[in-house]
Amino acid sequence: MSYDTAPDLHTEIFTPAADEDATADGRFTKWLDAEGIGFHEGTFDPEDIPTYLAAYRADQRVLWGVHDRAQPAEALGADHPVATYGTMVHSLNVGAGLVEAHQITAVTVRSSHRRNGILRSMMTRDLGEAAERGLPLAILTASEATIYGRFGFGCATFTQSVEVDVRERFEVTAPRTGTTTLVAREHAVRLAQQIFDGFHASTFGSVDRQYAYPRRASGEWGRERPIEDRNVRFAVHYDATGTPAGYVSYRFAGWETTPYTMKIVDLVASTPSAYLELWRYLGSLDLVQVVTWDGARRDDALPWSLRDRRCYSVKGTDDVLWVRMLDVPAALGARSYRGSGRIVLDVLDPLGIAGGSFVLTVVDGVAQVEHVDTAAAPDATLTVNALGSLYLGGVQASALAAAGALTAHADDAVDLLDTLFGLPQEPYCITHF
Ligand SMILES: CC(=O)SCCNC(=O)CCNC(=O)[C@H](O)C(C)(C)COP(=O)(O)OP(=O)(O)OC[C@H]1O[C@@H](n2cnc3c(N)ncnc32)[C@H](O)[C@@H]1OP(=O)(O)O
Repeated sequence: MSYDTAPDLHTEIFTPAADEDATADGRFTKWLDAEGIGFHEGTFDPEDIPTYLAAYRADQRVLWGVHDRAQPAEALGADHPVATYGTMVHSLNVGAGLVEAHQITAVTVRSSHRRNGILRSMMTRDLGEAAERGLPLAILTASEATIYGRFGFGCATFTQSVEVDVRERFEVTAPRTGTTTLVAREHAVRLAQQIFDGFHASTFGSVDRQYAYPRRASGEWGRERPIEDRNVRFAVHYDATGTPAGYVSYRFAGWETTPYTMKIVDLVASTPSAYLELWRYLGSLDLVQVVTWDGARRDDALPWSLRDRRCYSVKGTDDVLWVRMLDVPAALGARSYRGSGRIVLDVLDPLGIAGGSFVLTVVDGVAQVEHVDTAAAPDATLTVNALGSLYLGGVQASALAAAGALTAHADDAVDLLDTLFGLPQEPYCITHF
């Protein structure tokens, strides 16, 4: 598929095929290198292109490349795209089940072409088409928090960067259960996938992972190239029945780094006890003084299980998932809720994709959603961004109301939204894309 974006710009959209040209001259390699320019990465090693091609095919990625026919012949990569954009579909856990989410990734516009509306052109077209295809919502992880609000995305899930002092005073007080052990590399990819599948099925806010994830988690692929990273170790926790219930992969920061630090590459636990046992294991690694991780829950149980909770320091909070409604009845109807109640929401969407008035009726946690005539008096008016933030329960209606993103017209509207959308645990997404 291709179309003209502007007089000199031409957009090509393709899904890499089984017989896609994986040489340096092929459009796939040029697209990858163009994306690499946007994220300040080096060019790809030609040997790695077939592996990346297989991964992108497994993810069923759709790749957009904007070409500028008027580039100087001497320009770096004159025949490469000047802008990239990618999409794929993976499931998002919304409690009552999994919804298919339209994922947006690999958004780059070369510096020479920025602020000419290229991103706006790609994104408005793509969101409209995804809505027409019946996808209930779009999601992304953002490089900067200033970019995607204008396109209707709201920040919805968060993680924390933590540093845990694992010297003598570190002790997990929860009762010991099961066993945790290092696993040989040849079993690690399969176990990483199997354990993540269990986590994904049971974790509100989780997004299914792309092909590369279990490979990077296990060390089969490194950070820079899809070849073995010999510095990554992979340990699995087996519960009391012998079932793999969690894994942690980690890399030592080196003897030059003090205090001696172990960095968690990935940690996935499908039960709370598996999570604490993985930490008990990390705390038992000799010669390590500090363990760092950038993927902890904001409502992490670990400090509540430590003999000395001051071993645990929060170094920062990151937003992870940004959510954009494409079809409000489909998205709200798929989610599970807390309690019962009825509320009329007036959703404002400047892009004209998902706005309108909707009646949300929840009976014992199960929702019915109806698109109604705008004449119906709303109980609350909110931006489509605010609804994206509210959707997974990681941001409270009361906070959105205080921030001016939600206006209540009925006295109990904010309380009711806080109750209905509230969760016993925060939504938690450990998938970046
Ligand atoms: C999901 C992901 O892939 S996240 C990764 C995003 N990519 C990056 O961070 C890589 C580096 N940055 C870039 O490549 C580019 O600057 C992009 C892709 C962010 C923006 O592309 P552009 O084509 O310049 O954006 P475009 O001209 O369409 O701008 C659309 C609007 O967004 C605004 N905007 C664009 N980028 C930014 C930014 N980084 N910060 C604040 N506002 C921005 C523009 O001012 C414009 O606003 P307006 O419509 O109110 O006038």
